[in-house]
Amino acid sequence: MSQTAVQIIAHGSRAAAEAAAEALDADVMLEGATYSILEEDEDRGIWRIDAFPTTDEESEGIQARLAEHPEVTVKVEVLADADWLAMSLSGLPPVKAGRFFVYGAHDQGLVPASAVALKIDAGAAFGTGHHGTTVGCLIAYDELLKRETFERVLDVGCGTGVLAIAAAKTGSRIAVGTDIDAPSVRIANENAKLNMAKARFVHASGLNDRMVRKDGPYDLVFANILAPPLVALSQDIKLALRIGGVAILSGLLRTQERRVTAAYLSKGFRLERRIHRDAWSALVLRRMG
Ligand SMILES: C[S@@+](CC[C@H](N)C(=O)[O-])C[C@H]1O[C@@H](n2cnc3c(N)ncnc32)[C@H](O)[C@@H]1O
Repeated sequence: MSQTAVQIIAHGSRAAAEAAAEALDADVMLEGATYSILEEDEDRGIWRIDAFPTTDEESEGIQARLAEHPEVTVKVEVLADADWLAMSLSGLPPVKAGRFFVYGAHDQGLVPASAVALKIDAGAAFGTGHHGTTVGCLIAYDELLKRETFERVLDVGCGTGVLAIAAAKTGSRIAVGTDIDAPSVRIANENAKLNMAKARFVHASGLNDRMVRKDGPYDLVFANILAPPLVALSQDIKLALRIGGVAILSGLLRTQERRVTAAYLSKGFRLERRIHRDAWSALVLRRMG
């Protein structure tokens, strides 16, 4: 096992990054390795690969394959605060984001007494807490909770349910999550039970669904989906919120901030905060009118 959790980051043109990613795919020794490839800077045409090796051998293998592609620049970063990162024997390390501690069953013993613990079994759903977008949402929420309370919370694109469960565990009386993906909704409901959290999850195609609207208007809406649906849903998210309510949006790259922010500013939101994590951004927007 690796002693230190690292992230391997490679940058290059689209063609270079895709060629390097193909080399990772082609290496049978790297079959279980996790990596993502995305466009980091649309204007400059810069693409990026992020790889998260779980063993030293995997880390060496990934670095060796990437080194065969000198057209991408590679760096290796230590992932997180060692105090929080006691690597488990069988999975991803727990994640600390503000007051929240997101962990898997195998890390039960590591939960700090002062943290709000979120036990997440991801299965096929997105949202182990490891992704920069989820962390950004949790950090933004943690900051807001220092001065406000949110009775009614909606989580659009709930995945594992991690965000709605975080709300239910920090005093929200109503925490509703929704996703277009039915298996995610099932997993989110199981996670709510696992956490003894009063959160409910609905499989729905949009925010006009009766079971989603039923508990609105909401004081806070999380939406960690991609930039295009965030723009497309801007009016629906506005209508789901009370005036003065807050939207925490993520799933967008830093390079897409301007486009997403513009859609919300034009609908009467005020931008209160931006949180950057890796290439990702989380936006805190308040409905003013
Ligand atoms: C990036 S994951 C976020 C999961 C979790 N909320 C988190 O923060 O870790 C995005 C989720 O949004 C869902 N999704 C994508 N577009 C959606 C839409 N238009 N409405 C509702 N859910 C959507 C996907 O199925 C996926 O589960």
